[in-house]
Amino acid sequence: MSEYILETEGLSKDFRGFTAVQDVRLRVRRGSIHALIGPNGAGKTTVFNLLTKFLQPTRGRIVFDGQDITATAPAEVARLGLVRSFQISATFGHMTAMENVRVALQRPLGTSFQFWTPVASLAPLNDRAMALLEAVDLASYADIPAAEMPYGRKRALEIATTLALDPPLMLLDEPTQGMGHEDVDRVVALIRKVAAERTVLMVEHNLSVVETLSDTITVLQRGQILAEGPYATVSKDPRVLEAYVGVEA
Ligand SMILES: Nc1ncnc2c1ncn2[C@@H]1O[C@H](COP(=O)(O)OP(=O)(O)OP(=O)(O)O)[C@@H](O)[C@H]1O
Repeated sequence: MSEYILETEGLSKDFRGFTAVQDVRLRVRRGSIHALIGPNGAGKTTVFNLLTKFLQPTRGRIVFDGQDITATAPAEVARLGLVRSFQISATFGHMTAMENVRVALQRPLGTSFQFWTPVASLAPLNDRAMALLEAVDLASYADIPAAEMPYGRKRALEIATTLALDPPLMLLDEPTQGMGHEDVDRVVALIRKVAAERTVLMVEHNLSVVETLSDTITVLQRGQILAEGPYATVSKDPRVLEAYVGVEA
């Protein structure tokens, strides 16, 4: 088994002649929390879209868990265990927190909601759904429709629905975006907890969150890797400081 759960070689994406991602060689160590940071427009979202195969690379190679996934379809990539945390819009607002997690739990089985399923056979599913809600500190929200939950709790629900798939590699897209202090602290604790059993790769703008959580940081600038390493080293790199003018490192 390779030390790295995810590796890219020469990963590049052109948009009509504009190179948004250029020659990125990313190595994500198994079991680590790895942050992808960089100024606006650096190419972070594009890299995530390439990894999940939402976008097809123009050049380069992606290897996940020893398997070349460069030409693999997005659904298959998710099935292999590389899963991006769902966007809030992907949770069902009219359904309760419990129902959202239950739907996510049914997904890997390839079954859709089966209303005719005998109630008794849903019991184990309910137990697992409740365990997931407890894991993200949402047990008290089990019967609340997602649309009525506060913003920070919706993000936690999003993580719970992702955890339902038990992915070895979880991609988190700006997990603390738009949150107040209290929610940020809660999500930081939650990420640390979920990372105990899997690898986490996240795009995150909040540098104190990055500092607190990350084992390794990759800094992107204009589509290329500018620096890589632990926060203590990367944050002192003069090139990184320059890229983040005005940001305390
Ligand atoms: N579909 C597209 N067509 C053309 N250009 C694109 C497309 N998607 C992204 N870009 C360009 O590629 C560059 C990288 O964008 P990307 O969204 O990946 O950056 P980012 O690092 O995620 O930025 P932010 O922090 O602002 O979200 C930007 O210049 C953007 O305008």
